[in-house]
Amino acid sequence: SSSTSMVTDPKPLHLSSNQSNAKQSTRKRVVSDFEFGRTLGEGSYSTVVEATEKATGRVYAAKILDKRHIIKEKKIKYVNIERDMLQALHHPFIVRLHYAFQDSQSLYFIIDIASNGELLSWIRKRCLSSFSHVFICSLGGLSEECARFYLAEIIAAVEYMHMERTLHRDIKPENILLGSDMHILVTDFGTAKMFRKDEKEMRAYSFVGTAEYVSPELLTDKAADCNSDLWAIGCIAYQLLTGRPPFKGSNEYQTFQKVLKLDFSFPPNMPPQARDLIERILVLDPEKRLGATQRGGFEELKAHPFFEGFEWQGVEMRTPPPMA
Ligand SMILES: Nc1ncnc2c1ncn2[C@@H]1O[C@H](COP(=O)(O)OP(=O)(O)OP(=O)(O)O)[C@@H](O)[C@H]1O
Ligand SMILES: O=C(O)C[C@H](Cc1nc2cc(Cl)cc(Cl)c2[nH]1)c1ccc(Cl)cc1
Repeated sequence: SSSTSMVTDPKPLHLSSNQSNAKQSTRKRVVSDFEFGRTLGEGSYSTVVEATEKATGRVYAAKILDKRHIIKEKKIKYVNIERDMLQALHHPFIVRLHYAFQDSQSLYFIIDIASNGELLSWIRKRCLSSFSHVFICSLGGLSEECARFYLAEIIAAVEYMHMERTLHRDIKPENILLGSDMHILVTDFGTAKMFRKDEKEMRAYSFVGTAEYVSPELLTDKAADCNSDLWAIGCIAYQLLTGRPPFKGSNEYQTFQKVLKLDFSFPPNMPPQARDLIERILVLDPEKRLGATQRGGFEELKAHPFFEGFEWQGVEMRTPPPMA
């Protein structure tokens, strides 16, 4: 039988095909590499839209910032911090930066798309759906199983950040997005703080987070460290189960007062282990919190009875429990 030799196009002399592909993937992207679609959300300095990379068909989120606005609002530092942080952090539960580029008007972050939106809306939706079905919404938040799963993912993400010597400093349900696989994607690193290897103390004295999640030490001596991110985790744990944050005043000042006085209470039907966990985190003295750096970090947090039987290893490969 005659064998016909396949005539292929001559390879470009200078690069073999896989080298030119490799070259492709590291080339700085430009706006025309993408097709922009529906708007996913708006920030104070940004618009986030769906972006499809023409060459690969891959769908991302493009966070687009207007240069003039960034300059006028003196946010250049924050934007560059967000870029450097996202570039440095690689974890399944942290939104990944694929490309960063600019054109004459705008800056573009091309990041993982979180097609299931913010965790916050799921906590509220859960409450609404139970309301709309007119059965008593027991606690107002997620089921205990969902709360445990998502709290565990948040703990895993923050534990990774701290191991990378990074404080997030503004952890809250609005900054915890959900991918198409319903695993979390932590975002909003513009106010994060990364410490160099030679900086022995990871303590930051500048930024204040969001009132409902700000730690008491940040309000008293303006200092935030890993234990301040841990405090926010305690607030989120409470909110995942009850549908609302533990400290909520009628205005920011009232909220701060509640935080400083540890003025919060549990609804009567709060699962006892969840209550115990939250009581051990929401402690005024940062070093006394369960999971505090001075007590050996998050291991004792992950070993708390509320997580009895929870398999921490490989949680990112597991199918999350249904929330609806
Ligand atoms: N990767 C993403 N995938 C899908 N939606 C996103 C993504 N990142 C942000 N969004 C949504 O876009 C909106 C704007 O987000 P962005 O982080 O740009 O601003 P913000 O931090 O929410 O607002 P502000 O700048 O005022 O703090 C938010 O509602 C957020 O839910
Ligand atoms: O090209 C890079 O990777 C670095 C640049 C740095 C940079 N160039 C800028 C120009 C302006 Cl006007 C504002 C900011 Cl914040 C700017 N940041 C950059 C570009 C895009 C993004 Cl999203 C962040 C940083």
